[in-house]
Amino acid sequence: MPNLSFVSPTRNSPWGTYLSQIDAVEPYLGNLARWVETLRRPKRALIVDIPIELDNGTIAHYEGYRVQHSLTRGPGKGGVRYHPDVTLEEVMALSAWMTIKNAAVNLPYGGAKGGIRLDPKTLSMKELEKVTRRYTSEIGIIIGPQQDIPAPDVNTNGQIMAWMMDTYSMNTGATSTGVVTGKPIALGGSLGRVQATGRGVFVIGREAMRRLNIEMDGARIAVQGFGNVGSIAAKLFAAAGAKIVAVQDHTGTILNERGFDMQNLLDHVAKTGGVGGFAGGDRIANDDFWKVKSDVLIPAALEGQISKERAEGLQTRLVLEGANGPTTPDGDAVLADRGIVVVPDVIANSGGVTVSYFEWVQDFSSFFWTEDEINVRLDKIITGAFKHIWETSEQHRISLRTAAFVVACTRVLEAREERGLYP
Ligand SMILES: NC(=O)C1=CN([C@@H]2O[C@H](COP(=O)(O)OP(=O)(O)OC[C@H]3O[C@@H](n4cnc5c(N)ncnc54)[C@H](O)[C@@H]3O)[C@@H](O)[C@H]2O)C=CC1
Ligand SMILES: O=C(O)CCC(=O)C(=O)O
Repeated sequence: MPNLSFVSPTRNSPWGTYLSQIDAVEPYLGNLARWVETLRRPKRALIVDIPIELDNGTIAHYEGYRVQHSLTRGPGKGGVRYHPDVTLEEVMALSAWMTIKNAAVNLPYGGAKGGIRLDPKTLSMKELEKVTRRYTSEIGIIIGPQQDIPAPDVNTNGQIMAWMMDTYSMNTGATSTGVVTGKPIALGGSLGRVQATGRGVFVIGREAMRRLNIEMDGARIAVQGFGNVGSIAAKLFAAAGAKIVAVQDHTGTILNERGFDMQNLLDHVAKTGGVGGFAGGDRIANDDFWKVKSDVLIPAALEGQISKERAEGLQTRLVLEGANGPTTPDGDAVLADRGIVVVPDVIANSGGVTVSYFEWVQDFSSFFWTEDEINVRLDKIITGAFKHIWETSEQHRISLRTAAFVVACTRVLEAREERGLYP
């Protein structure tokens, strides 16, 4: 696959997946297609070295990234991931999906994402703070409340955002709450942000189920990934009457045909760090998770989980992508053939960045909203965006993913054309 000299994507790798999604949307872009190559390249990609002194006195070096895929519709926006498998190629794809997501929901942002290649579980809190502060200083040349606004993603949270905000503020000489979102409430964070991505998955799932005539009451739900996104989505589905029958995370896979007692499961995860060993269900082999009979399957962990082989064995009606990029192009093709509807990540998990937008707006006005106001506005914005995508999918007889890309890429490329090219 040609494209860029510094990455070598394969068909089903994250950047390869993104490129194939752009190929699929191109025929629907009309005259704007002449700009489409813009979407196949990140605007800017920064690789940084992060040296820190470990608690044992040795010096360790970590590799960090911040990629701004597009700044056409506004500042960059997207999370920061800490994971041992993070690569430039992965962060490029995640930043491009942010461009599409922000445009699909019509938030006034471009798309960006960051990451550090490390396993946070191996670091002490002090080491984690050092890495975070050094990373923030290194990417400080391209982030800012009007330039690019990071937020939490896999293995990052409010504490990491607090250190990022503090470091950026120290470096610039002014308290700058709007430089990151997903902050603790005491530092200008927004009510509802911690729950927002999982809540958005639930809201969009509810809308999709209604259109597909899947009854919420008693619906069987399987969830992969029981962190911020997966656990909150599961909790909301269970509260609405659905049964969470299978959960999987990095510690194992648990099945309970009658549906888990959610409070017990959440308490167990809070205490032990994972679902493995939970006594309120049966442990099954990780591969068997993909064969569990469900009405709704929610991948809410990492990319590339629904491969062709797994897609062939899935026994579900609806895939609700809580994670970014969980379905490979080959998996997507099989699901389409089998008539399994996929609600793509760029709308299914857009609740998080939508409430991040609310947080950023609240920080600028220093006027904070109630959680009810936030949830009502969240519901209105993402259900409106979903309706538009659903109708676009019906109009062109295309998948919801390609429809979301039609809506988003049209917005990005219209803005690109109107801004023009010359300095
Ligand atoms: N946190 C947020 O606001 C948003 C997150 N997302 C996406 O949602 C997904 C999950 O993110 P978070 O919940 O924030 O992360 P998290 O760090 O809170 O949780 C990640 C979960 O994935 C599980 N996991 C990791 N490796 C696994 C494996 N090999 N097999 C099964 N499970 C595994 C972990 O055990 C954990 O339960 C990611 O794709 C992220 O990009 C998307 C939008 C916003
Ligand atoms: O809240 C944000 O700004 C971005 C969240 C994110 O990284 C995502 O939606 O994938």
